[in-house]
Amino acid sequence: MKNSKKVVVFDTTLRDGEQTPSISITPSNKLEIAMELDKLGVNIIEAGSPITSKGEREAIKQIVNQNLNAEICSFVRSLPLDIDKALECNVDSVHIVIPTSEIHMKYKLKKSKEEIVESALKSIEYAKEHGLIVELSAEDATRSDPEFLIKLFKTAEEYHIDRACICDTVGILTPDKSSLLVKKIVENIKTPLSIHCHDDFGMATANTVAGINAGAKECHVTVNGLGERAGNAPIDEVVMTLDKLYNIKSDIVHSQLSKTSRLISKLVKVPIPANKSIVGENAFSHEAGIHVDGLIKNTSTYEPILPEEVGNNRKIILGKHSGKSALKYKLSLMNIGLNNKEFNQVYDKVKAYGDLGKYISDIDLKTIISEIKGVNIAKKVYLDELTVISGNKVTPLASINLKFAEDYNPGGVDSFELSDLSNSFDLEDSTNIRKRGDDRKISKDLKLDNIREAAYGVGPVDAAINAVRKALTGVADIELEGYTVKAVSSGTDALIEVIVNLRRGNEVVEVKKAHSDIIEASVEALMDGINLLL
Ligand SMILES: CC(=O)SCCNC(=O)CCNC(=O)[C@H](O)C(C)(C)COP(=O)(O)OP(=O)(O)OC[C@H]1O[C@@H](n2cnc3c(N)ncnc32)[C@H](O)[C@@H]1OP(=O)(O)O
Ligand SMILES: CC(=O)C(=O)O
Repeated sequence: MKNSKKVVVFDTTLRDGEQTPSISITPSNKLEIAMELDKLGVNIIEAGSPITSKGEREAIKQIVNQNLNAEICSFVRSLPLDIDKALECNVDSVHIVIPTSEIHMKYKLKKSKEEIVESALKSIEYAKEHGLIVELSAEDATRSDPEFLIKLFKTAEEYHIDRACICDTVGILTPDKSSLLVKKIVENIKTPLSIHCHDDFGMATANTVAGINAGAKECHVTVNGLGERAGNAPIDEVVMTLDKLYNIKSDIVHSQLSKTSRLISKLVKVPIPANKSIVGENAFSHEAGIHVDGLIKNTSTYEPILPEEVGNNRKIILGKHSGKSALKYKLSLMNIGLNNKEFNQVYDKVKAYGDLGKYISDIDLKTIISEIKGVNIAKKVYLDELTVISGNKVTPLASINLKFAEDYNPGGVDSFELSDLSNSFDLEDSTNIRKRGDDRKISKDLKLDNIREAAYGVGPVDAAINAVRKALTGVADIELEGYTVKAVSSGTDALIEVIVNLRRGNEVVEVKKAHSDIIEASVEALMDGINLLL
């Protein structure tokens, strides 16, 4: 092995990540994130900045109490008051930050270089006296005099700092400058060096990787690149680039990366861009015919790594750029057989739809096939009625009436329960409503015509989806694997696009539906998907 270095991963999602404008993570969510980061294999978790607020200190204390494997660190300014707040939280380490650039020293702290060094040494001494591990960061290091940085770190070494860090606070490094600066510092100090990069010019990952390759031992990263302004270096990109392109390993469990990314995106309510590398929805999605053909023959033709390595999924999308291999692959996934003539007709239609700027979802493909085969794909189950009640004083509630096509028989299901909603309701739990009176057992010989159901949800969409799912329990073993919603235009009357992913056994379908009413878009997408799978 040419290079088998190992990098220490310092995750600052809970500190710099939370500094993303307009984000505030509740203590319980902070705890959940810290536990997830620990499972991911992060070595050091910067849990927050305890001087910030009482809630922040509560969150840090709760994280410390979990006795996680990771070292729990706290951001502090070079002030005894901040260190006292960190001590109150019982953290393992402090990340003492002190500005070192002329701009920051002169205008922000109004201190000379000598006063800055003196302040840092006092803070280090105080933290060390209290048994804390100390990482000393030079803020705005990349706009600072490198000789001054070396002087600061060398003096701090005499006070037994454990780690030194250079911060590219305003993201102005380039990979070559990062490499030169790191080399210069590591040649002159004994303490392990860390690098903390921001993404103002889109180079946080490249600069971090260059710094580590040049001799820095620890990378500061955040999940999904959250952080001040344009954010920090994303953990998935840094770790995977170091591993795959430089053979520099870490303790991160790669297969956990996508799950962690999605969890944090959900908790902080910041979507992951579709084209985000490694963990984005499109990172392993392919449409171009030449690519799909290559992939089918050997996935390494168009994928640098396997999606499952990072816990992501491969998707083959049909559209304008599809070739015949892609269509064949899709048909095999959907278990559909066509003769040559039909296949060519379907292919021509896919191209024609593609030229109209359309994405061909599974339901579109099934419709095309039915048209060509001259088969009427009458729906098996319809949404007859949907009523949703929502407001500030009611738990969102939805009732639905689904009608079945005359010739539909649930086949394969021995019996199922059909609620008779002519009776009144009893509240059972937050999502379930049961009628008063007996449920009827319906045998598979009995003809189905309609099912009425009702359910609560955390919001009106959730209630409506719960009602449909509940209605179909026992009729069809369909699982809702994914639900994504986005506004495709702006304004209160914006067009909403809903994407649902459904599974029945090995068969999976994805349906997109656009509507200005989010509830209708959601239920229609769900019903279309169910019809495809029934
Ligand atoms: C690059 C980074 O990411 S730095 C981290 C940024 N994180 C935060 O700001 C955390 C959240 N911040 C807060 O809650 C508040 O700003 C607090 C509680 C820290 C301070 O609040 P206030 O006391 O009202 O101060 P305010 O925010 O107005 O100004 C910051 C003060 O910290 C001082 N300061 C800034 N950095 C440092 C430092 N590294 N070491 C010592 N003092 C510092 C500033 O000089 C200023 O003090 P001054 O008013 O005496 O000049
Ligand atoms: C310390 C820090 O977050 C920065 O300088 O960017």
